Amino acid sequence: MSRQRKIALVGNPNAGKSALFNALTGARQKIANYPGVTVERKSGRFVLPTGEPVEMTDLPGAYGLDFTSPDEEVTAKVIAGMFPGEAAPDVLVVVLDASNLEQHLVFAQELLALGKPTVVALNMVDLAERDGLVLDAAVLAEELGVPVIPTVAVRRRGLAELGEAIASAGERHAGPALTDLGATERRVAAHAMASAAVLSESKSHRLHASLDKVLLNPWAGPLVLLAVLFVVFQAVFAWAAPFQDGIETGVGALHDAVQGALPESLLRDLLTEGVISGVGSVIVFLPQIIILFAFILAMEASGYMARAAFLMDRMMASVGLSGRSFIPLLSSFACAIPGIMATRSITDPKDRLTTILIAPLMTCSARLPVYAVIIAAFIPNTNVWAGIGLQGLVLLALYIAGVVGAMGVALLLRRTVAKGGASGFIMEMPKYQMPRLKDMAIGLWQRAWIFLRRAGTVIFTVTVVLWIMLSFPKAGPGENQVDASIAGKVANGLAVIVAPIGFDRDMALALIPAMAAREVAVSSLATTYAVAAGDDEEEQAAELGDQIKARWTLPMALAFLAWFVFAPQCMSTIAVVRRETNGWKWASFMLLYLFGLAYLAAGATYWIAVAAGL
Ligand SMILES: Nc1nc2c(ncn2[C@@H]2O[C@H](COP(=O)(O)OP(=O)(O)OP(=O)(O)O)[C@@H](O)[C@H]2O)c(=O)[nH]1
Ligand SMILES: [Mg+2]
Repeated sequence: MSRQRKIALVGNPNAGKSALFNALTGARQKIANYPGVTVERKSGRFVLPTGEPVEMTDLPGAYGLDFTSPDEEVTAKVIAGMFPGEAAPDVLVVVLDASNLEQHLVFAQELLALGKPTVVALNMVDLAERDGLVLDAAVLAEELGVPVIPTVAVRRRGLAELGEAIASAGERHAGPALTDLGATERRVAAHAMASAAVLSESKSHRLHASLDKVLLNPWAGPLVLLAVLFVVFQAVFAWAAPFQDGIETGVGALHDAVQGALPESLLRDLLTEGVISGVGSVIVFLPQIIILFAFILAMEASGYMARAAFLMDRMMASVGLSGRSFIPLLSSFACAIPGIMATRSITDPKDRLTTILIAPLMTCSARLPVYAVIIAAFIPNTNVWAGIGLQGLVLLALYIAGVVGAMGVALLLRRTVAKGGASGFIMEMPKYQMPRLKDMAIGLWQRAWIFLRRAGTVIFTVTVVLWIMLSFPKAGPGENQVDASIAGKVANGLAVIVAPIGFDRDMALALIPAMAAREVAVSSLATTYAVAAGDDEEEQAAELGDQIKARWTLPMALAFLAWFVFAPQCMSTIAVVRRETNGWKWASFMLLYLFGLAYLAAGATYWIAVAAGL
C-alpha cells in the first residue's frame, strides 16, 4: 500500500489557514485575527471527496521561502521536504486573503514557482465582498495556471469544491515565466493579476477607516485601550461573584456530605481536607477565568488586539523591543508557555531572547486565583467612584505592575546581555470582524477545560501529596498537626529565608508546591488551614478568605501579592525557556533574576506597608 498523500496549507500570515484546517479536519487549532498565531506545524486527517484519506498540515504563515524568523523556517523546511523525518508535501494548498489579494499573491508566485501540484484557496471572499470587492476566480486561475477555489473558511463555504480540486490536483511544471522572477517583478505581477481579477469594486471601507482614526489616534487610542482594560478588570470581579458563590456553596455542600457520609478515617480527611478543600478552593475561580478570556477572545477575533499592539509599539520601542513582541507577550497573559513559543515569529534573535525572558512577568491566568483570593480577603468590596470597584482596580494594578516590571527588565537587558536597538513595527492591520459566537464558545470551552484539567491533574496530585506530608507524622497531644508534620518541618527551614520579607511559615509552605503550578498556592493554603483546623468544626467551616484574613496582616498579604507578580513559579515555563533557547544558560538566568526580583519586591512592599502603619 502506498503511503498517505500529504497536503500542506501555506500562505501569508492571517490568511485563514488554520481556520481552513479546522474546517477540513475538525481540529481546534487556535485562530485569531492577527498575524503570527500559528508558530508550529500541525497535522490532521482529511478525507477527500474521492474517499482517499490524506494527511493535512497547517503551517505557520510566511511572507516568503527565505525565512527570517524561526516560525517561517518551519514553513520553508516543511515545503522543501527538509524537515527531519518528514516527506515533502504532495500537494500545496495556497491560502490567499481575497480582501488583500495583491499582497498575498507575491508569496503565492514563489510557491507556484516550485512546480508542485497546487490548488489556490481564495479565502475570505466574504470580507472582500463586504468591502465592495467582487473577484473573478476563473481569471485568477487562468493567470496562475492552477485551480482557484473561492472559500469562506469560517462559514465552511467552498470546502467541497476545495476537496475536489485537491483530489484532482495533478503534476505541473512551472514555466520559466514564473521561476525567473525576482521580488520586485513578483510585486509588479501581483498588482497586474489582482487588478485583472477584479470584477467590480466599490470602495466601502469607510466605516473601518474612521474606526481606525479613533482607535489608532495617538491620544484617543491609548485612552480607549485603558478604558477597555478597566472594564475587563471590573467585570472579572463584579460579574463573577454570583457564579463563584454558587460554586462555593456546591463545594461546601460536597464537603459536608462527605464528612457526614464517611466514618472518621484517614480517607475521609484526605477527601475533605485535601481534595475538596484544596482543589475546590481553586475551582471557585473558574468564572473569573472565563470572564477574562471572553474579553481577550473578543478582542483577538475583532481585530482590536492588533490595534492595541500598534498603540503599544511606541512604548515597546522605548524599552528596545519591537511591536512584534506584543503578540507573544499578550499570549503570555493566558500562559507564558504559548507566549514563549510565539516568540518564534520574532526575527531578531536578541529581540526574541529579551521577549522570552520577560514573558513570565505578564500575569498568566494561573496567578488569577492567587490574586483573587487575597484581594477578596483584604481589599474591601467598595466603590471608589461611580461604580468603579476597588477590588477590580487593585487587580488591574497588579497586572500593570507585571507589565511595568517587564518593561524595566527589558530596558536593562537591552543595554546589557541582549544589546541592540528597537526594530520597526511591520505588522499589518487585520480587518475588523464581528467575533463569531461559535468560535468564542469553542475558545472559552478550551480555556475552561485547560483550567479544569489542571485542577484535576497537577493541582489534585500536588494537593494530595501535600496533604500526606501535612498529616504525618501524627501530632502528639496538645501539639498542632502542621507543626508536627514533615511539610511543617520543611517549611520551617524555608520560613527562615522568607521571614525578612514578612512571610510566615504557612506562606512559605505554599511557595514550594506552587512551583508545580501557581494556583497550588491557593489549594495548599486551603489544605494547610484545613489540617490545622483539626476537629474544630467552626474553623473547618470557615472559608479560605476568612481564614487568611484571620491569620495574616495586611502588609503580609500585600507582600504575598508582590511576590506572585514576579516569582518564576512554574517549572514548565522554565523547561520551555530551556528548549527555546537551547540550553540551561538563559533558563537559569531567568530563574535567578525573577526570584531576586520577587524577593526584593515582596520585601519592599512589606516594609513600606509596615512603615505606613497598614
Ligand atoms: N470573514 C472571514 N474570516 C475568516 C475567514 N477565514 C479566517 N477568518 C478569520 O481570519 C482570522 C485569521 O485566521 P487564522 O486561521 O488564524 O489565519 P492563519 O492564516 O492561520 O494565520 P497565522 O497562523 O497567523 O499564519 C481569524 O480571526 C479567522 O476567524 C473567512 O473566510 N472569512
Ligand atoms: Mg494559523
